Amino acid sequence: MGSKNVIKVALKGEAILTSPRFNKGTAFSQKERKEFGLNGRLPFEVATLDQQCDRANEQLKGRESNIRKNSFLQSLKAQNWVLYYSLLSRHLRELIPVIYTPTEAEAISNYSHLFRRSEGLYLTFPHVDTMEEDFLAQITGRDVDLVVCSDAEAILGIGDQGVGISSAKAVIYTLIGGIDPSKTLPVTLDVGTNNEELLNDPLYVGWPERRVRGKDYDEFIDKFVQLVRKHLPHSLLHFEDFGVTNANRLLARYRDTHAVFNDDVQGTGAVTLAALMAAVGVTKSTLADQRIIIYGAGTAGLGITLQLRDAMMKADSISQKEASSKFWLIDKHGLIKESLRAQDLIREGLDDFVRPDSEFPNSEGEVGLLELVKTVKPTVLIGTSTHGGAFTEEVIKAMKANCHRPIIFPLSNPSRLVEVDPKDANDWTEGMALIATGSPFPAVKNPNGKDYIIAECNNALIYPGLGLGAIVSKTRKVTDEMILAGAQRLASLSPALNDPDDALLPDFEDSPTVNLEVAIAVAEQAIEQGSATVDWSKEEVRERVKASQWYPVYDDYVYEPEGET
Ligand SMILES: NC(=O)c1ccc[n+]([C@@H]2O[C@H](COP(=O)([O-])OP(=O)(O)OC[C@H]3O[C@@H](n4cnc5c(N)ncnc54)[C@H](O)[C@@H]3O)[C@@H](O)[C@H]2O)c1
Ligand SMILES: O=C(O)C[C@H](O)C(=O)O
Ligand SMILES: [Mn+2]
Repeated sequence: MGSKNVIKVALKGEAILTSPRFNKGTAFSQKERKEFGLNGRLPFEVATLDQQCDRANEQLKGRESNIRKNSFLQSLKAQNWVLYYSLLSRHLRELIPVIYTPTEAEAISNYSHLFRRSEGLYLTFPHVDTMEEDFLAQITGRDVDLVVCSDAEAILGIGDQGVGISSAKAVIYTLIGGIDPSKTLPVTLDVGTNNEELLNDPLYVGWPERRVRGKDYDEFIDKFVQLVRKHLPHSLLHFEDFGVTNANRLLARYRDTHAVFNDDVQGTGAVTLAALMAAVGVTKSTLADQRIIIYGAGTAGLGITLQLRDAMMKADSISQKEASSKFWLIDKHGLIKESLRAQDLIREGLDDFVRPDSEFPNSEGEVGLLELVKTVKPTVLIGTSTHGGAFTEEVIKAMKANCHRPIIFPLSNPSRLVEVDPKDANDWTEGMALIATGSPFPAVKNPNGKDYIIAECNNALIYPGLGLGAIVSKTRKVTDEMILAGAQRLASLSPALNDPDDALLPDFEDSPTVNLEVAIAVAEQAIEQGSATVDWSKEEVRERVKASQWYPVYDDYVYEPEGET
């Protein structure tokens, strides 16, 4: 746990009480109350952080639905960061699903109706001319390490929401990765929305125009990225929930010029690789032994495919061509195969994975999931389609018919979009499936009466550590090797490694310690390959990463007119 520091603060009276960074509410000491002009502004009793957490928890429990709990916590965050993060840290397993997936999906789809207070930086297309001014107004005098941006085109599986997500993702960096919240900047890139419901909503808070596309869009994004590069050269720039036509393209454009990370591509790839490494450990096979179906060949599906292929090539010393041949990708028009080319139905980036039609001599048109499962006899079935219930009983049983321990990862979020409920996947395979899901699900009962814990294969289990490792090592780029090192470290912490009946991934309850290890692995790799701008020994890396972490404890304050604001 972090220890107390003495901080010089320049805010007094109402100003310090309304600063979520410095506010302590009833926990201001008598001495501080005098020094900061708070005597008449607070009730008598000086509370401890424990007492404040108990009080906040009592109030939280009074809200029955998760969305109401989410709103309450949102308000708490706007009042007092230490209390907010402290309360969350004490009830991690219970509260992550309230502030993040799946409840966050509901909060974002009601963003304009639940809106109370702005958060972070809003860069809106019609204000492109003042972008630098607006950007500088928020970063000047601050030490920003992390920028989390989204254009909200593909929020989880719920699609175009116009605005939202950056701040929820930034919170996870602090909660799990220990990144100081005052060093994070959530950015909303508002380039319009094609969501009719939002366009027709009189309370919509975003820019109510259709999405800007093409050259104008690219120039807007580029202007923003260049500002980050110019003014925050050592920051990590995290991209979240961009649409499928932009996610990989923007990552490829910028990843060699700045420490850029796309969570849906790379974070999802990394956490899924860790889960798969744990699963093949249980089945005592190798990555290259697998036949893998990816259902939903969009941003996440392709990100996972590339990450698994890369790991397969390195771990099992096989060529790219051979590794590519282990994958069958399905999208809206069925299996991605040669004959789709003529109709221009194959998206950029999928070329290596296009299957020959000759593999399916009996099908003239589209090859659907059931037929593919029967033909390919997969060992791994991954869902990133947003198509809830796509893995039907027939599909799962067809997979089980040819595979003793099917590896089934229905990763679409939020919970209602899961390709198969893990309870069904477990029942239909007589408890033999190795399962991980994108959203949290309760444990299931195996035929032997034992509980099987469903691993939550969500990128939040790894991106805070990947980001922390990148930030502490002040890396110039986020390389594939750094991500692989993080995924391998996560896999090495899988509970299934010690007990094959246990979960494939660590529990979110343990995510802070797990992500510390991930961060260390990432920073070590950055130093080893020379992308870092620091040069430390392994022991030093561990110390530096730990020392950089922020903890939700109150510092002691002294008033100083030149102090922090
Ligand atoms: N678990 C995680 O950490 C994680 C990470 C990223 C994304 N996801 C989830 O994965 C899903 C996809 O996200 P994305 O960003 O890749 O979106 P995306 O829109 O880029 O990709 C979805 C793909 O699925 C395809 N698709 C839609 N319906 C289909 C169907 N009936 N059959 C086959 N393919 C179909 C689409 O054409 C698209 O290519 C979302 O639900 C998201 O929440 C989970
Ligand atoms: O946000 C999440 O829960 C994971 C992932 O980034 C997603 O888009 O679904
Ligand atoms: Mn996402």
